[in-house]
Amino acid sequence: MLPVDVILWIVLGVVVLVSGVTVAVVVSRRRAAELERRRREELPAAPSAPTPTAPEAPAAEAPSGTIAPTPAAPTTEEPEQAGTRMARLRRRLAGSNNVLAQALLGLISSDRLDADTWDDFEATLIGSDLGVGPTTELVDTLRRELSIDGVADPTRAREVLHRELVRITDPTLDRALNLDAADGLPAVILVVGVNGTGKTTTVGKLARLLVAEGRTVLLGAADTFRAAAAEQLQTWGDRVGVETVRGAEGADPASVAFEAVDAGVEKGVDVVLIDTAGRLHNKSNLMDELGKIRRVISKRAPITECLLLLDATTGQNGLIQARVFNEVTDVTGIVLSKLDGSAKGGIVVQVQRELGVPVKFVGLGEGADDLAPFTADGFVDGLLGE
Ligand SMILES: Nc1nc2c(ncn2[C@@H]2O[C@H](COP(=O)(O)OP(=O)(O)OP(=O)(O)O)[C@@H](O)[C@H]2O)c(=O)[nH]1
Repeated sequence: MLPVDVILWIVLGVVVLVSGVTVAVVVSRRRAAELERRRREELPAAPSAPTPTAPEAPAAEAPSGTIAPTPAAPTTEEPEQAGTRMARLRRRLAGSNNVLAQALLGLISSDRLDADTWDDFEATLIGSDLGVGPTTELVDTLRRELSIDGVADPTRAREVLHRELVRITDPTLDRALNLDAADGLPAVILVVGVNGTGKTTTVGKLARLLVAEGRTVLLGAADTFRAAAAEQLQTWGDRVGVETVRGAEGADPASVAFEAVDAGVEKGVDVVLIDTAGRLHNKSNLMDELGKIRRVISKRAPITECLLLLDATTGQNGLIQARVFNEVTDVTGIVLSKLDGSAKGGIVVQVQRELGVPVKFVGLGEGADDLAPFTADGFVDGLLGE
């Protein structure tokens, strides 16, 4: 039998040993856990496995209390009818030609019509770009009639002047847009002219006029030279809910024109309006390009109207342009733009005489509906401020 104190020492030793082992195990586990935590923290985030996502909730299902954005309703403008715009624009024409009208009426209503008075009258007419031929014609007729009647009656003088101006502006010309397309095809209107005459603006204004008449329209932006032109045209179209076919900047204008006409045929629209880049009439390569545009379009649908844009403020230069364009593109109608800023309305008469082509529209301002169908009577009323 072991002595008691030895047994006590053995028990104490076992207790110390067990405690030591227990502490060592706990400490080593904690250290392992700590090391594992640190290791995880130092690792870059692993890509998580793709989890199927629910389709995006529509805006309408936004949680209550927030206002879901609603798409803006497309708004299109209602263009002014041709009839109502005439009276408004006639006043503008009268305003811009006030000096000319006053000069003509003043001269013709004077007490004595001597040689000097007729010379002044003639010079005023030529200064308004009426041209030598029409001026001589007008002066001869007035001299004859008024020397018979005398000039004491200004109302009579005014009447004769009005009648003769209408006559030389030729009220018999057919000024309606030719929209007679072949069966199932749209009417195709090609718009040409030198730089900055107002082609893009006029195509936009014409689209509005046609929409106001209840026609369906498609625009073709064949001005691929100036990037902003297609943008500008599309803005015009968007305003009245009309589609625009565009090409990339620098694209072949003939192919864009073809695509526009093709889209017009497919969609069954009434009219396709084609805007072209401005070109100088003395650049033969650009004029050849116009010939190509015409040929390519005609493979899809006949061109029913080719409108030449002339800036009324450019005077005689406009006439030279008109002659060259007419040779290349067979112009069927003239649009005289910027007549609001010109006291040279006489160009209407001269250009019609030179080309044998009627003026069909006049631009009388920068406003969206400042384009009016031309009539000889309305023009002369505006010219004489009536
Ligand atoms: N006052 C006035 N300005 C006009 C009229 N028509 C067009 N304009 C202005 O003339 C400028 C040129 O018009 P655009 O339509 O860009 O001319 P464009 O012929 O297409 O020009 P390019 O493509 O560079 O050849 C613009 O500032 C128009 O607002 C008009 O009848 N009266």
